[in-house]
Amino acid sequence: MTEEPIIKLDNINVTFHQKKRTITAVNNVTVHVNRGDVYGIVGYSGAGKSTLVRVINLLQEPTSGSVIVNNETFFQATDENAKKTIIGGNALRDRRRKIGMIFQHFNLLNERTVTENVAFALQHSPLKDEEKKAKVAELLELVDLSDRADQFPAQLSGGQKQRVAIARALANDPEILISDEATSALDPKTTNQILALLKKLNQEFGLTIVLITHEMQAVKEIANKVSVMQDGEIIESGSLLEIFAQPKEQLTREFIETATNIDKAIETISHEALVHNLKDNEVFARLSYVGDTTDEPLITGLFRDFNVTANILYGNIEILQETPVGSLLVILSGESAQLKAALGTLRDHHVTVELIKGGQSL
Ligand SMILES: Nc1ncnc2c1ncn2[C@@H]1O[C@H](COP(=O)(O)OP(=O)(O)OP(=O)(O)O)[C@@H](O)[C@H]1O
Repeated sequence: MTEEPIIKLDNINVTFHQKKRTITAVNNVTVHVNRGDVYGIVGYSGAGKSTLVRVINLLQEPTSGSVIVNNETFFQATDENAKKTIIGGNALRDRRRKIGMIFQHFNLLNERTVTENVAFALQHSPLKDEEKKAKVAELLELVDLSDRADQFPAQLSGGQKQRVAIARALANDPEILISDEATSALDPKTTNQILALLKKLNQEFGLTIVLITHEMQAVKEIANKVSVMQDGEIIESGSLLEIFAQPKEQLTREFIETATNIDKAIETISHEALVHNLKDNEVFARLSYVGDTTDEPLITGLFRDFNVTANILYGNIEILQETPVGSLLVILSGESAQLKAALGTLRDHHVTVELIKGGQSL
């Protein structure tokens, strides 16, 4: 039996009414997050990401749809005018405590020390004072900030502030952590440290993470599933590998490009003499593959079996979820029939071949 998703958002709509305007921030979105997922939701500013994730803990009440977290119905309404089911009061407060959140601007209390900021999250906890103290110390140890316990936020770097926020978000032992652009205000090195910490929390404690961001790089580092959002809708979803290896939508391609630079490489290389003056028996192509496509080196095989030579002009291999994802820009030269056969062999080995220039007859 497959496990129920820990977060089930079905047919979620969120509309805001402003004077004469109606804004559809989230339009019929369905997202299922499994326990242990790091689920990336990518989109440009205004796509509706924040509104969507705030629905998970009902910080934003949907206009309609259903929100089920940990098998409990938080919200249910078939449409705007239908009778709605919604948890509220103490029950909602309790459930919210079990869903940690971190934000771009950390949202720390500036007048309180690091310890006090984390302890603040435990104010309604049933733990005894001594236990709370021990819990805060343990959390600061976890985020590697024990030596900063008595400092104030103003004395910390951005990365350290975000680690305080993470410790605070974990204080009530949540099973879910929502990260809303948590690395967007940080430099690349600090971003990687925070992402590494989130990955550790996911792997060691099984924390389910919903990561919303406009940075595909962040998603690439730690997510296993991705949804791309545009104008309130999810336009594409899949595993990280599916999205990176075979993006379907133009916007998805744009996001991937920001994390791989392959389009830029194609553009630059297209102006080089070798490609510019491509000969009749040559083709400029992009070869993409996921995983170890074969035990044999394919490029060597092209020459051995088809007398086709490959001049590699650019190569990029990423390791996504322990799986290599490669892209090569090559000029293949050979007799037309042989070239055709060579490309067929590549495709048989699950290499995606995209002819960029030449090869009209292939
Ligand atoms: N409380 C609100 N009242 C009216 N409109 C809102 C409200 N909250 C969000 N919106 C609108 O809903 C749309 C989606 O906003 P949202 O903040 O969810 O996008 P986002 O993808 O998270 O972008 P950003 O990263 O810039 O926050 C925007 O057009 C926004 O102006």
